[in-house]
Order: sequence, then structure tokens, then C-alpha cells
Amino acid sequence: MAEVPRLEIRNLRRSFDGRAVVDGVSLQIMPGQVTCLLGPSGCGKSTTLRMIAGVEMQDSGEIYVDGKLICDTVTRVPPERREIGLMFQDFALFPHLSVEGNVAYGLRGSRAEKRARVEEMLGRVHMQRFIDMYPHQLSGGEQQRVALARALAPQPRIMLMDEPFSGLDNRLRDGIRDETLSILKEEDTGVLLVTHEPDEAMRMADEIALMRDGRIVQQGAPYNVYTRPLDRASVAFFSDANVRRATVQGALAMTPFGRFLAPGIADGTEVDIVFRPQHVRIDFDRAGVGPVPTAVEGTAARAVVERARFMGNESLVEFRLDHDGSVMKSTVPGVFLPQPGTVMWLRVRRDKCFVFPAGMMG
Ligand SMILES: Nc1ncnc2c1ncn2[C@@H]1O[C@H](COP(=O)(O)OP(=O)(O)OP(=O)(O)O)[C@@H](O)[C@H]1O
Repeated sequence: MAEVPRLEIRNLRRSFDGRAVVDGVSLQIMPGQVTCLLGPSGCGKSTTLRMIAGVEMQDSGEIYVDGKLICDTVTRVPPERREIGLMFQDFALFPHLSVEGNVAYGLRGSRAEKRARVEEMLGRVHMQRFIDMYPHQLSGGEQQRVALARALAPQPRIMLMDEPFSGLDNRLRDGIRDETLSILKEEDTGVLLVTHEPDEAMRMADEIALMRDGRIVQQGAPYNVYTRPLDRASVAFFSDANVRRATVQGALAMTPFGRFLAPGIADGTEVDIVFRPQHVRIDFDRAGVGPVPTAVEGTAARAVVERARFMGNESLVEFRLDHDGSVMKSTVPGVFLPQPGTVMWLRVRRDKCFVFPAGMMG
């Protein structure tokens, strides 16, 4: 028998003041699966999450948990009976309850059972020694970790998380994030995590649902969404992107980097050739001569270093192309800091670039 999704939403819609903020969103999350709803600010991610949580009512569409309808426009299971855990950025702890009281809230069983579960959960977020303290005695990051323990303690079937790690400093964030993921996977929870940070989505998600203007525009494994972007906006959302505009003639687009294939695109159409800085290949100038053209990397374009910055894991070098003075960015692993004014030759890997009709920003 086919496995039943932990969470399924069908065609959710919600408008505010006549504007569709969530415009027909459907998705399924299987047990133990983490799906990230990723998109720019204001695209409708939080509204989607709030409807699933039951704190916002949809105009239309259905929500199912383990195959059971919990909400459409007729049926409406109240939020507290949906067996959905919530971990929102502004989801405050109860100020009058101790850390123990907060984490035990919503737990069933004997006092001893509750205490054992509270200790286990606090241990997992490294907060055991704060068990008798009150929220006002904790830092923001510590409060967030207690909130996480509280959300995980009742073993919800589904966990909805809205930028849950954003208040933590970098060093803590990675550890808590990984620990949270492993708890959720162990307990077969389905997770829907909202973020506007591609790095966070890539790190956490089994599947990314890319959202824009109230719709899911692309969905798949992080690798697929990153390497097969839908349009120029999707490339630019994940990383810096270089763009060359060109006109198609005979299914080819001519650029200072040589020809690019543009199959199926009509003569005279303008296209944007989009490529990430890490796919620009740099060669040194040898007495005014660039490297020999190849099928994989095309023709080299002469360029001058504008500036170079060390970024930690890599260096970012900005070039100005001789051809038209446009700026191209390139990243190189490690330390590579050529002097401004240095002449170099740039090539673009054909298998790593994308050709989209011009102006297709989604
Ligand atoms: N109660 C409301 N009344 C009117 N407009 C609303 C309401 N709630 C949300 N909106 C609008 O709906 C749009 C989507 O909001 P939402 O919070 O879902 O976006 P988001 O993708 O989660 O953004 P962010 O990452 O900034 O939180 C925004 O333009 C917001 O102003």
C-alpha cells in the first residue's frame, strides 16, 4: 500500500483586500521528510504555514493530516487538536512558567513521565541546567532553544517552522539545526520549514518548494532546484549571477565568450545567458594571447580586474570586459587576490550556464 503523506495541502488560497497572497498552493510531505518553503519576503510563505496551523483560515482548499481531512471551508479541526507542532520566530514562552513548565505544557502522562521527557528534550537542545529558571532569566537564543524543546516534546506528527533558527548566532545555529533535524527524522515527523535563506533550505531540506507571488513555481530535491533553475530570477535567488544579453541567429547566441546554443528559440529573439560566478574560468594573459577556444568553454574574453575580495572560503573577483565594459563576477576557492588592472581571460562553462528568453524574471 502506498504510504500516506503526513501532510497534504490541496489548492490553498487566501486573499487579503482582493489580492491573492496564497494562490493555489498544493504539496505533500511524507513521514520523516523535511520540505522547505523557500521564497523572497512577502511571497506568502508564512500565510501558508498559518493556514496549516489553523491560526489563519483559507478562502478555499483542503488540508489533510495522515490522510484525514482537518480543514476545508466546512470542516475545521481547531489548532490545538491538529497534532501539529509550531516553532515560529515570535512564538514566545509562557513567562509565568519555568523552563520545565514550558516544556511540559501539552505533555500527557504521570509527573515522572513528563519530567523524564522534559529532561530528555532539554538535554537535546543543551538546556538541561536551565530547567528551574524562568524565561526572563534566559537570553533570546536560550529561549528559542527552550521553545524548540517545547515544540518537539509532544511528538507532533507535523512540525511547522517559520525561520526558527534566525535568532541564534552562527556557531550555535548549525548544531541546534542538525540536532533538531535528527530528532524530527527519528520521530518520523513531517516538517514544513519556511525560510527566505537558500543556504538554510539547502542545508535542511529533502525537498525545496520555491515560492513566488503566492505560488509554488518549482519543487524538487535541492540539487535539482539549484542546477535546473526555472528562470533568471531562480538562479539569482540562490546565488550571484552573471547575465549576458544576446540575440539568437540560427539557434545560436553570439557573445564575447563565443557562441551559445539556443535550441528552439526563434531568430531575432533576445536571450539572457545566465551563469554563476563559480563557473567562470580565469586564465592568465600570456603576451596578449588568450587560451585556445574549446567546445566546453567556448572563446575566452579579455577582461581587466576591477577589484578582488577575500570572502573566507573563496575569493570574489570582479572584472570589466574589454568588449563592452560590463562587469563579470567570478569566485575562486581559497585566496586569489589579483591586483586591480591585471589583464586576464574569462571563459564560461557551457554545461553550467542557462539560456532564458530575455526579461523572463518570473
Ligand atoms: N492579515 C493580513 N492582512 C493583510 N495583508 C496581509 C495579512 N497577512 C499577510 N498579509 C500580506 O500578505 C503578503 C504575504 O505575507 P506572508 O507573511 O505570508 O509572506 P512571507 O513570504 O512569509 O514573508 P516574510 O518572509 O517576510 O515573512 C504580504 O504582502 C503581507 O503584507
